[in-house]
Amino acid sequence: TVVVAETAGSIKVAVVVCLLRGQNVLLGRRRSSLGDSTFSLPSGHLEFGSESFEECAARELKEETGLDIGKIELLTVTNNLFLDEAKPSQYVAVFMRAVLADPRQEPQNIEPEFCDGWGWYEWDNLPKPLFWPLEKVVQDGFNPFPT
Ligand SMILES: CC(C)CCOP(=O)(O)OP(=O)(O)O
Ligand SMILES: [Mg+2]
Ligand SMILES: [Mg+2]
Ligand SMILES: [Mg+2]
Repeated sequence: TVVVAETAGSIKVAVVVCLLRGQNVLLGRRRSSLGDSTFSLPSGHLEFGSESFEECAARELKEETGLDIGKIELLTVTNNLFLDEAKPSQYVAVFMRAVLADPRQEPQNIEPEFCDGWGWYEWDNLPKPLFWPLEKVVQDGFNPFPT
């Protein structure tokens, strides 16, 4: 008989912001127990309560980079298992595409305890290593730029 261990893991939702400026996208190297020193898009937990995906994207981008979001739209959603981590977790990642309200605005590293700093990268020239949820969609041919 196969015994399936019913581990009471919870599934969390994170919003991931593909912030586009010209041909570039904003990435930062994470300082975190999850994906430490890998390059990630600005992202954060959808907070319990009344927050929409768009509101979460705008809040997390502001909290992490000081940038003000302009137009934003839903791109795709992925399921991400982190089962071989010290603390196993599972995240549904909601990928949003956004542009800046003011394209002249530059990012600041507001939370240096969580990020080494932000930089603009061409999609065909992304830094390595990428944070697993981003690596996975890149391998699947995902491209956040409007065709
Ligand atoms: C899977 C991942 C996007 C998890 C949540 O992202 P995060 O660690 O950047 O979360 P916070 O910005 O809310 O701390
Ligand atoms: Mg955050
Ligand atoms: Mg957060
Ligand atoms: Mg974050």
